Amino acid sequence: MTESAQDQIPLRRACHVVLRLNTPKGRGVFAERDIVAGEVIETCPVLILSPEENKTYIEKTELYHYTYNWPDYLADGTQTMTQAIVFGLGSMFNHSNNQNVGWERNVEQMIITYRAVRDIPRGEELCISYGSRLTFIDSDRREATPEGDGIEQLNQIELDSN
Ligand SMILES: C[S@@+](CC[C@H](N)C(=O)[O-])C[C@H]1O[C@@H](n2cnc3c(N)ncnc32)[C@H](O)[C@@H]1O
Repeated sequence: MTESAQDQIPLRRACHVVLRLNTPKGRGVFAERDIVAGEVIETCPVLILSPEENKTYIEKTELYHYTYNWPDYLADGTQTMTQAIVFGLGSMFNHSNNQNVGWERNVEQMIITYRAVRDIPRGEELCISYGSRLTFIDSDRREATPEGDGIEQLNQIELDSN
């Protein structure tokens, strides 16, 4: 079987990142060397869930806190949102209001690409922004963050262009 270029997605991963255990945010991804703005941190395939399976199963599990919003289309073409599970490091990025990593969906290819949005010095944690309504206490903040409405906020990153 011959594959067209469209059927092959180059997967990229920055080698010099580490997963640290037992940080105040649980596990987290850290730079082991300086990373320059624009560098791809990781390309992650996603598994798209139907709204029904999300509601019936995933929302009742710990996995719910790892899903991203993903565009979905009704029979009449109206765009709505469902959830997707992101494989790889994409599920390990913690939240920061001062995020140094941005992400971009490719809906057709069912991947998310994560890039450094600024120069990141060695030793810094790589974080995305989950948005403003968090379902946990942000350990970066001194005072407690008001709890959200139960909807995970990974989708609300301002840098998301899709
Ligand atoms: C997508 S997971 C990130 C990886 C996670 N730390 C782990 O160990 O599996 C999201 C969860 O990480 C934790 N988390 C992420 N950002 C955080 C933050 N700023 N402060 C405290 N906990 C955070 C919360 O428990 C959240 O539900």
